[in-house]
Amino acid sequence: MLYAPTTAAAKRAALRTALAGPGLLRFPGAFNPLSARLIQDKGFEGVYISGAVLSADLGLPDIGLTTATEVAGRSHQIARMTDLPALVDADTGFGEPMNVARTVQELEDAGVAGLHIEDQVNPKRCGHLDGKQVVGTDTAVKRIRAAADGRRDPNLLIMARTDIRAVEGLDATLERARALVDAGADAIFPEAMTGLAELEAVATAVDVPVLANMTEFGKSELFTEDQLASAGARIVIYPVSLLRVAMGAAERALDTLVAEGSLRSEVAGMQHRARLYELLDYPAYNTFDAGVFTFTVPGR
Ligand SMILES: C[C@](O)(C(=O)O)[C@H](CC(=O)O)C(=O)O
Ligand SMILES: [Mg+2]
Repeated sequence: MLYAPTTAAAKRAALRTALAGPGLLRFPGAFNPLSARLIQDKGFEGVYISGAVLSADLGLPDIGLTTATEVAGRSHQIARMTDLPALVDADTGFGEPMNVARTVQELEDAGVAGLHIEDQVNPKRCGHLDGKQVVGTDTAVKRIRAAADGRRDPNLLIMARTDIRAVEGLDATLERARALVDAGADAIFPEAMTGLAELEAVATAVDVPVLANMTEFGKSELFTEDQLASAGARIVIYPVSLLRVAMGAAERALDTLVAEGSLRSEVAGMQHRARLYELLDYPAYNTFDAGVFTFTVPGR
């Protein structure tokens, strides 16, 4: 009932433990707090909070228009709804190194288990679009150093994302990844890898966990979990997938309504009211309500 009982500190510790063990951790992107519940219910290991989804949700393109406050607010709403660790996209960290440190503290207070900071210049853009620019190594490592120094819970996972592959190639990616780890990154997110061999090269080059981004319509093919695990990935995100699925369904339903004047033919594909209530833990509220309603102070 209400929010998930697991504390943020426990979720961070659990993520650290999971990363210390074997296997690929799957983090589908939650497009709202309720979908985070669904992700947990289906047995995934974590929840991703995507910047692309967050901005699209506001009707905005993913070009650095959202603020740290908006990202922290949404992260709080999503993270508190699940016992799973949440990993949030902190874009470029929202400013200079001091701002990055503050962003980290805000996100820590929001209850996330980890976050990633990227090395794009501001204003950033989707990592799978052409025409990106990256900052120099000096600025990139300062962002990560500031992030690592800013956290108060040592278990908060600071992941460094590098977008350098599309700009300068694989060798530069390996070099940048090593520099980011030296600066304190607990994990590496190599953006827009063109294939498994590149992902494997990054995983071999660093001795921290590496993330694979299985976003659709991007630069990478959609690999299976087994393929990603064999290439050495430790975390996989499906950042925008559930939003795309939901928006696809919404668009089809609206087309049906226009064409048929009723949604009758769509009902079979809808989440049932009973399933929604189950996810919302509706019965627990009734029990709680009854317990409070019948409560009396002994002797009065
Ligand atoms: C992972 C990502 O940063 C996101 O915001 O979810 C995006 C996803 C996308 O736009 O497909 C990215 O890869 O840049
Ligand atoms: Mg993003």
